[in-house]
Amino acid sequence: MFDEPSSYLDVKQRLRAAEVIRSLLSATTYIICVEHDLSVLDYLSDFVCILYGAPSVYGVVSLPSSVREGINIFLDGHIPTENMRFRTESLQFRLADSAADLILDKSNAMSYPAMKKTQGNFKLTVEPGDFTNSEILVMMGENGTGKTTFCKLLAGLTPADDGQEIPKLSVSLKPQKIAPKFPGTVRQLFFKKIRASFLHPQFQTDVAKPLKIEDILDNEVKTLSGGELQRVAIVLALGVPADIYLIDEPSAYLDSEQRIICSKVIRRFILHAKKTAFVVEHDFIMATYLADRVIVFEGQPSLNAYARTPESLLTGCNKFLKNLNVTFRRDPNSFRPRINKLDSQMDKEQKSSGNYFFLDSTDL
Ligand SMILES: Nc1ncnc2c1ncn2[C@@H]1O[C@H](COP(=O)(O)OP(=O)(O)OP(=O)(O)O)[C@@H](O)[C@H]1O
Repeated sequence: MFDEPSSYLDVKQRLRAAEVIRSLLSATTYIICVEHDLSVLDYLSDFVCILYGAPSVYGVVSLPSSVREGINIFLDGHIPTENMRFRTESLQFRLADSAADLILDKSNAMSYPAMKKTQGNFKLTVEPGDFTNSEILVMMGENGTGKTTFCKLLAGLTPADDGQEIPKLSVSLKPQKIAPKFPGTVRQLFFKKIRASFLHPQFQTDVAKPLKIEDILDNEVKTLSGGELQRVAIVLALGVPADIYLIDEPSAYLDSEQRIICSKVIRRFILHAKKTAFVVEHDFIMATYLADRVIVFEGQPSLNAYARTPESLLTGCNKFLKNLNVTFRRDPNSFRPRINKLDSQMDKEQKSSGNYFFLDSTDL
């Protein structure tokens, strides 16, 4: 049995882990796996069971379905064979929702310069880039290619080697690792750190309510579970007034449904607040849902890496996936990205035409 094998791994390592787990299969072995990254779950499993119910009250395990059907049922919120609706609304993955609803105001574009940063044996070279209001830039790259380092450079938490000046912008950071030290309840924490934002009706509607913060407001911060802590950290980061929001791995410890809700929350907040977010995200479905543009991190992890200039979702994902030698197709029903099995017909066809990632189902 494996519980969340993908946590903190990059996309390449998630797929490797899935292959290692599958290699344990034999005529007499069953493998049970809990996995919240839907593209990894899709790649890893033959059958899926859906667990639904009310958290902390009761849970129901559905009969197994084939992996494609099971994930689509989960997204739809309705089990047709049991005529059971377990969620009032379906969860959608149409990229058009994210790309088309944005008309970026380029007149407010800001930029950062080329930078270099050395840390021990690791050297990061950052190509110059620009960003604008209401835009989300997702950083894609293997573990140890400097995404967190880039966040720290932008936030002014660490200086560049050559002392390059970063534009003086206020930054709110949700760090990758969250260590709860606050001696009080979630409500007390919010009232201390982000009182005005937290009480604002728009913030309640856009952020606090969808993340179901009310359920845990009176819990002690130190006793929160990993997923609860992640939700609190996201609210805290978005509640701080800033020009740029740096959000490092928002999906960690969240379940699949919370990941989709959290992506929507971040998108809506950035759009309404007319701010910019830089997000590090290894869950590829969540990353593509969030991204308006992509910053690809390439090179040798832990040694010598490059942060490329921001580019479109399509070209950025293509570059990133080409580096990994992985192709994605799109599910025609739910539009979610699905990994092609290595050397399958789709995999070969997409590689020969250079389309490692499909932006829209109409491209299929
Ligand atoms: N203070 C430090 N001193 C020396 N090396 C460091 C320091 N901080 C980070 N590194 C190294 O720099 C490299 C890049 O780290 P960074 O955390 O930026 O990568 P990342 O892309 O965010 O990784 P991940 O996806 O695993 O979070 C790593 O090899 C790391 O070990």
